[in-house]
Amino acid sequence: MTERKLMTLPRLAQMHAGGEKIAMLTCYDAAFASLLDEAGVDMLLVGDSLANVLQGRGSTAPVSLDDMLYHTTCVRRGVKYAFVVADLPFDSYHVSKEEAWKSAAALVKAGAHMVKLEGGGWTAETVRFLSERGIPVCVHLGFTPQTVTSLGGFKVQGRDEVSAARIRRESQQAIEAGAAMLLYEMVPAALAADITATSPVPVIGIGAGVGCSGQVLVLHDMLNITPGRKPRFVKDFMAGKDSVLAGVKGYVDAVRAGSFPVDAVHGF
Ligand SMILES: Nc1nc(=O)c2c([nH]1)NC[C@@H]1CN(c3ccc(C(=O)N[C@@H](CCC(=O)O)C(=O)O)cc3)CN21
Ligand SMILES: CC(C)C(=O)C(=O)O
Ligand SMILES: [Mg+2]
Repeated sequence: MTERKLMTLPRLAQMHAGGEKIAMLTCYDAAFASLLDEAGVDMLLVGDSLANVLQGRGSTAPVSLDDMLYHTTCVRRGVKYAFVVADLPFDSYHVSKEEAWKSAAALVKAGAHMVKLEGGGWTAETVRFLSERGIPVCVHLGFTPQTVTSLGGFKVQGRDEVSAARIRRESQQAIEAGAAMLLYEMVPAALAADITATSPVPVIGIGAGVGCSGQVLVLHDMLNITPGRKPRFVKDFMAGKDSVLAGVKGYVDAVRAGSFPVDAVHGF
C-alpha cells in the first residue's frame, strides 16, 4: 500500500491523460469533508448548489461570496487529501477581471485550491487574468444554473449543431486562456466524450456521459436526502448501503470503474 498523497493539479492531469476516472462530489462542511476524503473522493466542490440543499432556495443566484467563504473554510478544515474547488457565486466575477480576482483570491484564502466560474466566451479574459496570476480556474459550460433564466429553463445544452459548436468553441477559448479544468453540465454524452478525448485538461461531467475524465454529483442528491424530483443524471448511492461512508465509497468505485453514469439511464 503506497502512502496516499495530497491531490494536485499535475496528478489530476495525469489521471485525465491516463484514462483514470476522477471522482468529485459537492461538500459544504467539515464533517462531510472528512468522510468524503476518507472514502477516496478526489475532488470536493464547494458548490453554490448550497443554495438549494442547505438554504432551501430555488436558485443559486442569491448566494453571496460570504456564504461561499464560510463553507469553503469549513470544508478545508476537514480535508487531508482531496482537491478543493469553490464556486465563484453569481455577481462576484462579472463586472471586471479585477473584481473576479478579489473574489477568487478570497476563496483561495478561505482554503480553495481552484475556483470555478460559469459560462464561456466573455469569461476567457477573466480566466486568463486569474490563471496568469496563479489561481487555477475550472470553467463550467453547458447548462449554467446561475443563468437559468437566460437559458429558458433547466435544459440540455449542445443538442443542435449551432449549440454544440458553441460548446466546442468556448471550451477551446477557455483552454487557450489557461483554464486548468472544464466542467460540463447536461451536455449530450457523445459531444462531451468527443471533446474530452482531445482535451489537454480534465473534463468533469454532470449529466454529460461516461466519456468525461470524471464525474460530479450534488452530495445530497446521491445520498437521496434531497426532497422532491431529482434530475435525470442523479443516482441514489445509498440504496442497499448501511452507512454514508459505504454509499460514498460505492460512488467512488462506480466512477472509477466507469459503471456510473450509464448513458442510456443518466445521460442526454
Ligand atoms: N440538488 C441539486 N442538484 C443539482 O444537480 C443542482 C442543484 N441542486 N442546484 C444547482 C444546479 C441546478 N441543477 C439542475 C436542476 C434541475 C435540473 C432538471 O430539472 N433537469 C431535468 C430536465 C432536463 C431536460 O430534460 O432538459 C432532468 O430530467 O434532468 C437539472 C439540473 C444542477 N444543480
Ligand atoms: C452542479 C455542480 C457542478 C455545481 O456547480 C454546484 O454544485 O454548485
Ligand atoms: Mg455551482
